[in-house]
Amino acid sequence: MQQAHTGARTGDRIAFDPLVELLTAILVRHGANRHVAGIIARNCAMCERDGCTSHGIFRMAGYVSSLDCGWVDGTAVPVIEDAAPAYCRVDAKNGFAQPALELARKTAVEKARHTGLAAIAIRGSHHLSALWPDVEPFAGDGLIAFSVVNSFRCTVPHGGDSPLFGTNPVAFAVPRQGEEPLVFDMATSAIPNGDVQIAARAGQQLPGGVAVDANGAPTTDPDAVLNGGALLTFGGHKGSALSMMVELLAAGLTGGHFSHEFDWSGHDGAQTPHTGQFVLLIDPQHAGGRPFGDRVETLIKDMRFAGVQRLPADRRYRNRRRAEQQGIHIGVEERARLDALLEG
Ligand SMILES: NC(=O)C1=CN([C@@H]2O[C@H](COP(=O)(O)OP(=O)(O)OC[C@H]3O[C@@H](n4cnc5c(N)ncnc54)[C@H](OP(=O)(O)O)[C@@H]3O)[C@@H](O)[C@H]2O)C=CC1
Ligand SMILES: O=C([O-])C1=[NH+]CCC1
Repeated sequence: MQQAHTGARTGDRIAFDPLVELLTAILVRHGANRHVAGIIARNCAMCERDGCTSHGIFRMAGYVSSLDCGWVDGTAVPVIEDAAPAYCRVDAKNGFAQPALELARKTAVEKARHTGLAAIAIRGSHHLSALWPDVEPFAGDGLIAFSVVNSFRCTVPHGGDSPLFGTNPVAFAVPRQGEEPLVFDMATSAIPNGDVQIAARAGQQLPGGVAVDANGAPTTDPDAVLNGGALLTFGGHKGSALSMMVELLAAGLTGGHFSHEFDWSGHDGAQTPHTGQFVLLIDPQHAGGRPFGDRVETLIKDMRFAGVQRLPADRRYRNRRRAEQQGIHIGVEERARLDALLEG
């Protein structure tokens, strides 16, 4: 990637590579090995660069806290099992999900090219980030990619009266002709838990209709959500059904924990959900009929004609281009928090 800034810090802006180095150093300082630290740091810097602030450097404290208390193993060596012609299982061994996915990447791409499909089922993993960094590179390699990950008990299933599901995002990426992949990535809760934490920190209220307090009454107070309250799913029963699907694929199928199954209450400092992740790859070269790439462009052209101005991921790509030219903005307080993590 071309970066305009090479110094560790230019005012309150930092170039991508020095940010990755800084985040890597923090994670190594807190017990991750260089390989794992490098993968998580890069992922985290990508989120910050693309303006996904709920899963960028804001999350470093959570990674560090989970490492410090031994909840997640920053030196775990994931193990891959070549289970079937189109199926890889990966045991993350209580480490982060991203190194486990990295381990399976080459095998899964080969399987998808050969058979048309490939599934990656990761269990025993911790995922604290956005999902688009996991799927976008596969689309960059010409594959359609779908992924789901479950998280921790904080969302009430539609029709229920207590939290059970995680915030459970779904991500989908499709290759484009001569353009960045078309990607969407969204929580199945009305808003992610990260947005609740950010609102609490900033002293802001939540939008109406997204959460309940500890008594099940609607609330816009982020502290009430974080202290015994819960989120709702987006779109009532529809988001709830998708969230259920995420639990079934990311945990039920992979062998990971459902969001309500792992108990971190007695584990002070644990902040990374210990669950599973599922990824499905499809090679459109096997589809036959009209070339898929042409069909993608036709649909996008028709959407534009229907008045659509913003496609999913447009905002991220715009932020990415800006960061490549100007560096990544880090506020003074955020920088101080990172420096404290590096020293502490
Ligand atoms: N690891 C975990 O367990 C969890 C992670 N998360 C992560 O949190 C992140 C944020 O989730 P969420 O708040 O639901 O995401 P948003 O609602 O902000 O965005 C969801 C998707 O819709 C796109 N989008 C947003 N607004 C528009 C619009 N007006 N027109 C067209 N497309 C639009 C976004 O593109 P763009 O990106 O360009 O804005 C994105 O692809 C995700 O990356 C998710 O993976 C969430 C829950 C749990
Ligand atoms: O924002 C969110 O909901 C989460 N991010 C990582 C785990 C849950």
